[in-house]
Amino acid sequence: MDSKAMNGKPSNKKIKVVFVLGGPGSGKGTQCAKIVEHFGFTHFSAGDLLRAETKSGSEYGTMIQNLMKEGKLVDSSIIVRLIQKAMLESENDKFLIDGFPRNEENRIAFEKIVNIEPEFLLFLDCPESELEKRLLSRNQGREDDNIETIKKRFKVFMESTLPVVSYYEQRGKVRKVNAAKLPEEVFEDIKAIFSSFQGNDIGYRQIAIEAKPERSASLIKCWLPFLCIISILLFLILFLLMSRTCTVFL
Ligand SMILES: Nc1ncnc2c1ncn2[C@@H]1O[C@H](COP(=O)(O)OP(=O)(O)OP(=O)(O)O)[C@@H](O)[C@H]1O
Ligand SMILES: Nc1ccn([C@@H]2O[C@H](COP(=O)(O)O)[C@@H](O)[C@H]2O)c(=O)n1
Repeated sequence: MDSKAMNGKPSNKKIKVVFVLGGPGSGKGTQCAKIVEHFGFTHFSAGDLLRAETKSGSEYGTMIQNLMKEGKLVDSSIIVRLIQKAMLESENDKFLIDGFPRNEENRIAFEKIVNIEPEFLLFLDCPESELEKRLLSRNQGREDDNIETIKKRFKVFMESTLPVVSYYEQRGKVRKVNAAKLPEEVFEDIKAIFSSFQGNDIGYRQIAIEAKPERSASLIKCWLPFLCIISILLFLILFLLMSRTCTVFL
């Protein structure tokens, strides 16, 4: 699917989307930063987009803030429009969308509004006991990192997000990694997944590598007729000289 599907953005580039899901605190943000650095994706965190919206003075700000405090999900049309806007403003054609789709409604709204099928869904698998430990020691001043909200977020994850993972699993689109290891170890597994994805795909780096042979091939193509004409002329001159020499001798 090309980007025309993305609300008419004029470009021939094929937009690639990878969804990143996992329980709260599974390391989605941590790993996305590494993927961006190594594979040139642009990262959008659904949670960060919503937090930015609350700070922007938007009409939905207070409603979003209240839902987030409760660990509840925001209406799909709001979050999908924020993601779509961020994608349209970007020059990149490869996007990591983290913390999305959180429920079936999110998934269907993205399909309808943005109309791009994800390449795959990266799923960070981690037990709840480890997630709880990480969230309680995250210390980033998030209003939802308290035990009461954390429990609610776990419930939403089990009841609403896991069915989305199953949906993509049935379509062979889930790439699951064990996220209970050290961040660097988790990234080693992720690296293998993205390397094989880049291998099947024309990523930026591959285009850069192939640029030179393509240029020399087109140079040969453009000079070929001149080379032919010069060869024919040289052959004619040689032929004339030879026939003159023969006439003199005779
Ligand atoms: N593999 C890991 N081992 C231990 N701690 C980790 C690991 N990955 C991330 N962390 C830490 O756990 C906390 C949560 O990580 P991060 O913010 O990346 O998770 P997240 O999945 O994006 O969370 P959320 O869904 O709440 O936004 C952070 O303090 C981070 O430094
Ligand atoms: N698709 C989404 C994603 C997030 N939310 C709300 O934001 C909260 C924080 O999300 P993180 O990914 O940063 O953990 C989440 O608990 C939801 O309230 C959402 O509504 N829809």
